Amino acid sequence: MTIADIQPIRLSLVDTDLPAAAAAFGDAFRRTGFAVVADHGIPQSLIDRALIATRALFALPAATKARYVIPGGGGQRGMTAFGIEAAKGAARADLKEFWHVGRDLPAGHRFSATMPPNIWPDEVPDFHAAVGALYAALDAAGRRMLRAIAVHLQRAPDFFDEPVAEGNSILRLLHYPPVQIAEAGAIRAGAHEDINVITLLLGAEEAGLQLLSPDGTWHDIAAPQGSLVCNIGDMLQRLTGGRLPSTTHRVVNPVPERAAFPRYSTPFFLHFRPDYRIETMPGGPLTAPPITADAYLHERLREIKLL
Ligand SMILES: O=C(O)CCC(=O)C(=O)O
Ligand SMILES: [Fe+2]
Repeated sequence: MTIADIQPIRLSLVDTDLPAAAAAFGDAFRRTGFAVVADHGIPQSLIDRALIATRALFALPAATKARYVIPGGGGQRGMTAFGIEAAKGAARADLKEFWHVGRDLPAGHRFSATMPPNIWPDEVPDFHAAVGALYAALDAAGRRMLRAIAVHLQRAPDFFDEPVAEGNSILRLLHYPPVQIAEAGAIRAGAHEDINVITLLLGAEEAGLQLLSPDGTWHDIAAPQGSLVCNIGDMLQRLTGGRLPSTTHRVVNPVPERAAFPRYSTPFFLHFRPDYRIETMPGGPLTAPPITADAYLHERLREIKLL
């Protein structure tokens, strides 16, 4: 199987034929662990604009970027430096640096303590507008996908609407610098599962992303131009008792001819609101006690060395 064999699901199907959309997502997740989504409504011009701002951000001197690291913040906003995050249980840190954008909440909001205000880099004037707009567009696309997933789970179409409307979702702007020989043994991103509900991944221009499919083989994944890839995270796996298993994935190092090239990518980690109780649905292969989304997140942030 290659990504070219996978039929993209048009997201407009959610509006025109929700049962068909539900069946298409369910089938894609069961067969491959992920879904390719076309017609997602995010303009390519916005994606391009956000990438230009992202490149400008990571081109800043390390000392400038270091000013945007928030000590004790678990990497939830602003900059996380190269060599910090590590896949759970991995001996070496990943070969990446990233910037996190969260949801803007009004001052004094009940979630302000767990969802702190964003910070923005002064040095890149368009960053706030471009990346903020990309956050909103991915948030909207993700909520539409969740309508199909809800119906696939035999729930009402709006099952996820309220739990994610003020969700602690994060847009991650990732930069993998060129890979140096000295770093042999480390990998751009070690095999892991995402913590959140679902992840939306726009296409990266450099190869490297691989997903482990249910048949136990790794597949190279690149979202075709104009589409995005959706994978299940651990919170949805836990909620569904494993009926929707989270998708293991990694980013392998470049082939020698591409080693001098950086890689940029932008996963959107869609989360529940912090106080949502994840109560495992009966009938699946896994059981787990109820836990709030925030308690679960913090447990997992410690495992990946962000706390
Ligand atoms: O860079 C990518 O394509 C994927 C990144 C990823 O899996 C992550 O940051 O959780
Ligand atoms: Fe991931």
